[in-house]
Amino acid sequence: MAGAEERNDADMPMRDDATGVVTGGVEDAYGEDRATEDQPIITPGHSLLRDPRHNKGLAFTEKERDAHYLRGLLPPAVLSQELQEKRVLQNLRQFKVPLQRYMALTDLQERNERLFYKLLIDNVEELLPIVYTPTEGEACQKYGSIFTRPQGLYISLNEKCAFLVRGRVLETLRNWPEKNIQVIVVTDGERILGLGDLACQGMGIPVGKLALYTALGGVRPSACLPVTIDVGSNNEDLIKDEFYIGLRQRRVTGQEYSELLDEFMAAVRQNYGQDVLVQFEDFANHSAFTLLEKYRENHLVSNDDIQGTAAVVLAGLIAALKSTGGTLADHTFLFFGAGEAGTGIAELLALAISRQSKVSVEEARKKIWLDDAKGLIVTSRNETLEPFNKRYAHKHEPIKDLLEAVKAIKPTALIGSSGVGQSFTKEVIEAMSSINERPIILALSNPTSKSECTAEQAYSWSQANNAYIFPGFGLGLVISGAIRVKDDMVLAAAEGLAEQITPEQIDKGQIYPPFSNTRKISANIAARVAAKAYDLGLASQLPRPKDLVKYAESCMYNPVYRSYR
Ligand SMILES: NC(=O)C1=CN([C@@H]2O[C@H](COP(=O)(O)OP(=O)(O)OC[C@H]3O[C@@H](n4cnc5c(N)ncnc54)[C@H](OP(=O)(O)O)[C@@H]3O)[C@@H](O)[C@H]2O)C=CC1
Ligand SMILES: CC(=O)C(=O)O
Ligand SMILES: [Mg+2]
Repeated sequence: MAGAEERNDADMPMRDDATGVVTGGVEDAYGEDRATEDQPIITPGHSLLRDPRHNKGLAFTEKERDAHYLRGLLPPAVLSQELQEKRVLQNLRQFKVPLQRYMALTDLQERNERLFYKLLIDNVEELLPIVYTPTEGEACQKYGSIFTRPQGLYISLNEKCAFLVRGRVLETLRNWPEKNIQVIVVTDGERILGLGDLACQGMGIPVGKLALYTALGGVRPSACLPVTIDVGSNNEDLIKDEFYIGLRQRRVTGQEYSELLDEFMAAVRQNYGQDVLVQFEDFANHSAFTLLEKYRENHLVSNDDIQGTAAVVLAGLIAALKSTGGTLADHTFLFFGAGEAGTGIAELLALAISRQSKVSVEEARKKIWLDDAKGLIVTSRNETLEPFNKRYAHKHEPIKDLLEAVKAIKPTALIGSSGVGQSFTKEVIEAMSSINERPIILALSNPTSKSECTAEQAYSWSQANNAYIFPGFGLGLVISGAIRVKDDMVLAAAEGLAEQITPEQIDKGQIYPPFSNTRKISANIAARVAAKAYDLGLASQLPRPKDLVKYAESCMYNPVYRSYR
């Protein structure tokens, strides 16, 4: 583990820039990424066209058409992947309704996986809002109506052990066709973006996150597993909907809920080993903090809404300091929304301040204020506060209204994580501007209709979104074979992102780089996270590569078509 002999660059897998070919390395075990090498393939012609992992549509060459009994099954023209990409994009743009684009992209993913990822990687800024928030949110709301082919794995209470009957969660996991899973994104659908309880229809979220794991982080699609755990829903309208795809019952909680989650975590470990990353996504906060605390000591788990969001916001704040000057400790932070995102960010921020300024975390927390639906979190509310909020209860008179809180606390940074659309009103923004020469305002809530304000309304910057972090973070864990996630790794990810922001971007008032560059950014984040895993003695992929950035890049999935013989 840590301190082990370093791997020589000469032994490392590398991508040849000219051909995109990856040679060797952990990701290459299945030969999947050797895009231009000959691949022996035994699937018969007709099935080859129906298999999204192998299908190339009109890009099958004459030789391949002969070798694989495809002659006549395709029209005579042979089209390059680039031309197919151009055609698909052109067709996609004909759809004016984002949900139609989502459905067309889902269809492509299910038909021709490599073309889907090539398109997504090459047009990330245009397509991100379709495969990810905000459109995926609408897709989840309408998931039952637009349902065609299932994506991901559904685990419901039907699979849970009961009394003396053995559970079937492990059996269910074994139904998934891929055996070498590296990243699982799992939701129970209780807090889908800012849209509430969408239960089983939340599947769109793990599917969307994992598409970005591949497109932005280079984790191979076959190594990604989207999971939705269905424990019922408290959304009456949803479970009454005739097209609803999940269990029609109220959510179970308490012991029954815990037992199903325990069974799932045990089955994951038994089936895939201890270094598969389980990323919790869009659980309600009453489950999210508990699950993270419960499993983090013995499993490789992360919660993107708590940790990924914390890292992306911390990176933005570090970048903003380059423009405002000073250190984190010089700032006063006010969070509007004190759930997973708000509290997660606050905790990482307090850790960063304590490390930077050599003060205790308790001391650092004094500069951080939280505000929830009941108003400012103050000591007089101690009796009724959630445990994760209590440590931010400071002595102050109660304040209900955000504008009044801004005026009283005089924050230098205001962070929205409430799920309440348009809550950063003109008056709130003006108050921030009158208090600060360069106020820092981050509106995190999703989808766009729930955002506290639009970027234009405050100032022009990209949304702080955990999509900057989780693909690289996960890749770093995968390439190092990390067996646990520690806060220092999350901190390292934030620093890795912050250092990618150029002085020119800072001069333009931007604190995040454009998404088009995210693969490079992810490689840097992955390297920082992997380095920390090695330093902490938590990496199992040995020996440690000498140049972790190059190594991370070399491990990334490349969706160009393979040749078949
Ligand atoms: N950009 C990004 O990368 C990310 C964005 N998000 C978005 O952030 C939002 C919040 O997510 P998350 O933290 O997980 O959700 P939670 O449900 O955990 O937290 C929501 C918080 O907002 C508070 N809140 C609700 N209504 C109001 C109100 N009217 N005034 C003040 N506070 C209010 C809640 O208070 P109370 O408990 O009193 O009800 C709670 O503290 C969502 O829209 C989500 O999509 C989340 C993660 C990442
Ligand atoms: C982006 C994200 O993870 C969320 O809104 O929940
Ligand atoms: Mg989320």
